[in-house]
Amino acid sequence: MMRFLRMLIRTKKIPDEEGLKETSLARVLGAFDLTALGVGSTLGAGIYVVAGQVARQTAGPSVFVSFLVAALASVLAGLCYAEFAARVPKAGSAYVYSYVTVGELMAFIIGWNMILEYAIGTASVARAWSSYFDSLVDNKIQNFFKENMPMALTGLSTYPDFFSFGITLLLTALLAFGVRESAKFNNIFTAVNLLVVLYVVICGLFKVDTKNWSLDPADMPSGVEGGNGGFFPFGFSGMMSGAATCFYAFVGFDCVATTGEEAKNPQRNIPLAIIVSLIIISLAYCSLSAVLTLMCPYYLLDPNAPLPFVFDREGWGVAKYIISVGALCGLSTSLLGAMFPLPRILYAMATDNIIFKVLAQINDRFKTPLLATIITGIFSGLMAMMFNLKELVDMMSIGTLLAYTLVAVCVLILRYRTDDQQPGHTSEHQSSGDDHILFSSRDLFNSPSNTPTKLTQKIATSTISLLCLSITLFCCMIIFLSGELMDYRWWAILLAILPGLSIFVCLFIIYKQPQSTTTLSFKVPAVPLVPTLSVLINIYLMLKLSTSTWIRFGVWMVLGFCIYFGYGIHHTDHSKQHSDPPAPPTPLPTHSLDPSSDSDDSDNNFDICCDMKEKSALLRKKDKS
Ligand SMILES: NC(=[NH2+])NCCC[C@H](N)C(=O)O
Repeated sequence: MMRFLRMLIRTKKIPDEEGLKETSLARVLGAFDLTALGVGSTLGAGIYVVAGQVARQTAGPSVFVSFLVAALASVLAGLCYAEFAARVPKAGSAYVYSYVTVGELMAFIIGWNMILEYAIGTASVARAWSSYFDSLVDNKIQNFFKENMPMALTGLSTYPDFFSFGITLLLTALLAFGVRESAKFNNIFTAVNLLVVLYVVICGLFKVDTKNWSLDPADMPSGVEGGNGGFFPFGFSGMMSGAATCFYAFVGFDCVATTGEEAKNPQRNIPLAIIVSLIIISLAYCSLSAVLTLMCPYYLLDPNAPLPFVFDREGWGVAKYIISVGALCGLSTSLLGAMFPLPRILYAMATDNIIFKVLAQINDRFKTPLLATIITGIFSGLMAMMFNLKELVDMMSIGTLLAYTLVAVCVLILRYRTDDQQPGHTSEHQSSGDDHILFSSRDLFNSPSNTPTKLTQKIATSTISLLCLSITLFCCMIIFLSGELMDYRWWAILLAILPGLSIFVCLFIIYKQPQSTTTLSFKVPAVPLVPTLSVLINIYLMLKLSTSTWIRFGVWMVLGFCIYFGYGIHHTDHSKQHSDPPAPPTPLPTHSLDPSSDSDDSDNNFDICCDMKEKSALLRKKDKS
């Protein structure tokens, strides 16, 4: 049993400080490129489709607040991601960082949910691309399929969207054939996207009507969703459910954290780019959602293409085409921001043998993980074809929220770990202090040392586990007992108070433990409060998602654990000390559609796929030595 448990927490070795700086990739991405990467991979369906859908169906005008809540969750997650990236500035992702720092099972869960994030992210944006394009041709595509191939299965789309399936396969082919990537392409499309968002907000301000934020129920048509009117027509609960869906709109900035081997001065530029891009994204979403719901009553919005609709309604036909250019640019960079990391995450996990090794095969001719690319492309395409956008959005949000929660937990664990167990630690110095398992209540609040010892590490790790359990119970109480709490049922209030008190006690115990003195280019401020708030808001948002989303997520996790406990745990070989984690080539947000583009232009072009082959060769050589 102990051997089994040790297998779950075994970590991957990383090089010493010098090794962390080695890379076969070109460090050419500055803070501006990284920020454009974060914005380009994030501003897409959230702007052009999700904002209108959430306003129409879930939150009404309070979608503005839903985006603020989602922005808070994303900023907290972004800060934790930035510290994670600063700890292991190698190309990779939260999967690599957690494998190096916390252990194999946590790494598998994070990696498995990142596969879900990128696969469903691809499917959702492809679906949004399809429905947006269809809205420009008067929905002829969906009307044809609804008429000739209707689908009436619960939880599935009302028609098979072959157009989104085709878009996904087309981009999969480009990806499989080793399309090269250029930062220029992304920067141009992102600039166009941001200019269109600015155009919508500024022009829209001339057409706002504040009455749309305080609608009188008597003036609303009968039977309309959220008939209570006002700013919260679906109530506080509806606004928070909207926040869980709006969280999807902020997903994408995390790809900045995977550029550890291509960023100039990564330990400064990556955290900076994550924070700046999140500020830009939050301003875009909040201002656009405010203008959208002020220009038009929420119940009239077109859920598939809300922005052209509201300008058409004002008689501004030309705006429809300007917005469409921005939409197709934004959806394209977002789609590619989701597609490029997908085979690379699979490649990284397969190289570690944590999933089937065959997925790590690099095609000699195209120098890409061809099989992984094709499998993930077909899976994403089928998801785009069979599910409607709302289902896909919620499915991606739940997986990403869990991944971000685990990142925040990893940051907490590492902050209170002894210095000799920090990633990249090379000195022979062993931490002092007893490593006896049991500790007294006095130990909890009075640590004699001002640096972590094995005892304080054990106290912190145990308390962090109890903290996560308390947060989960507290969120369940306030969400599922909210009716009884409003009626002031004493037993409900007591049940909600106990976990809440436990959270504060755990926080205080963790706060009293000494923190690691390892220097990092970026550290999350106000630890343990900030990571704890990130865990709290992420778990709350997860629990606000629908039952059907949880069922689908449960099926996904069961499949994942079958693969890990049936294959991965028996095949990950840790006898060999990896001198360099087989980090997957960093997924740049952009790609020139011209595969013949000059890969020698080291300023902006990379043939990332070639680096996989070089990296594999490098690893084999290092293993031999
Ligand atoms: N990296 C990803 N999974 N990208 C897809 C997320 C969707 C993106 N936030 C958008 O609004 O279009």
